[in-house]
Amino acid sequence: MSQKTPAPPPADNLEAMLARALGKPGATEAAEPRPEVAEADKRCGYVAIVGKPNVGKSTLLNALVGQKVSITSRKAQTTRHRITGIRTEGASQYIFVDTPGFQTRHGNALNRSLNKTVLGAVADVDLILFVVEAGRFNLADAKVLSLLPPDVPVILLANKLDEVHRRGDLAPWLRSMQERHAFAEFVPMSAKAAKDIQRLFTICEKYLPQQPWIHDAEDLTDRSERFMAAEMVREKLFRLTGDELPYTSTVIIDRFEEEGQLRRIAATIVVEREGHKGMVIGDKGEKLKRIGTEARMELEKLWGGKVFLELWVKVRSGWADDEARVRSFGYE
Ligand SMILES: Nc1nc2c(ncn2[C@@H]2O[C@H](COP(=O)(O)OP(=O)(O)OP(=O)(O)O)[C@@H](O)[C@H]2O)c(=O)[nH]1
Repeated sequence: MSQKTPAPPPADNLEAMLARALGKPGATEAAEPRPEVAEADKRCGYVAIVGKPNVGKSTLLNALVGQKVSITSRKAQTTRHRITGIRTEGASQYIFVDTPGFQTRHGNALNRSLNKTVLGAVADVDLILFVVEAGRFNLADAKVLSLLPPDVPVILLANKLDEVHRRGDLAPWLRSMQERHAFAEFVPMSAKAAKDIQRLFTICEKYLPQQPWIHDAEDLTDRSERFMAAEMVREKLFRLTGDELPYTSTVIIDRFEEEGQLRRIAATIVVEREGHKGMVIGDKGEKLKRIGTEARMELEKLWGGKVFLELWVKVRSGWADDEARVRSFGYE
């Protein structure tokens, strides 16, 4: 009996598949034309990503959007602004809202402003991804969970599954989580695994309302290039200074000019103490130079054009405790 073999995929699809398998950057977008979607089939909605610091929210957002729109680092509390990433997959447009890590330890003005952002971000979304580390749940997680609105579906996203070595412990842990909140679903996964990210899209899709897309299908973020530049410098700053530099250091863009394909940027790294200035500048200015070079290279990759980046370091003593200054730096 002869079995019907499926028709081979058209050459251009095959090429796209190969490119993806080989991990060629940008190959997916270039090789795969976006299929037409009927207006009536479209879905679009807001998805908030919440969780205590360091559980992997930024990593998750970047993986979901498919490009770096949020910064990540080993240091807790690196995400200060509410960042939206956008991804259009098939008939559905996901608008992701990243939130700052919930800070329970310090109560200064900066943290009060951050906590307000967490609350604002989840009030009117269609779905909440509550991120925790698989197998773990402590007071800081409970605090974030207690702030979630009761009328929005919440998926418990148990991240960093790759770090759980005793998988047998996971079932009782999930059962204990069931008692903490009426979660819509439980998704143990790793934000670093591409197939888990794809599965997550499928899981989230049904929670998006059927309605036209709000953004263009190709849009990845609604953040300005100016903002992306500041975030990129911040990421390099925290990556390269390790745990020495307090998270209260920040980056301000003083100038952003476009001349054809070239972007000229001047930015100031604001630190709290004179001593921190030395950490950022490093021996013979070597650290600051590296921060600048690495940020510039990533920005050039992101925008596909040359970047000229000038960095300064200033001391602004005690700014994290000053309500008015926090506002003037744009953290309201
Ligand atoms: N092993 C493993 N590490 C992960 C995974 N997801 C994230 N990480 C790591 O966890 C650390 C924190 O990740 P972030 O994405 O910066 O965490 P965040 O929740 O955004 O942190 P804040 O900005 O402080 O709120 C980084 O070192 C990531 O590389 C994962 O699935 N597996």
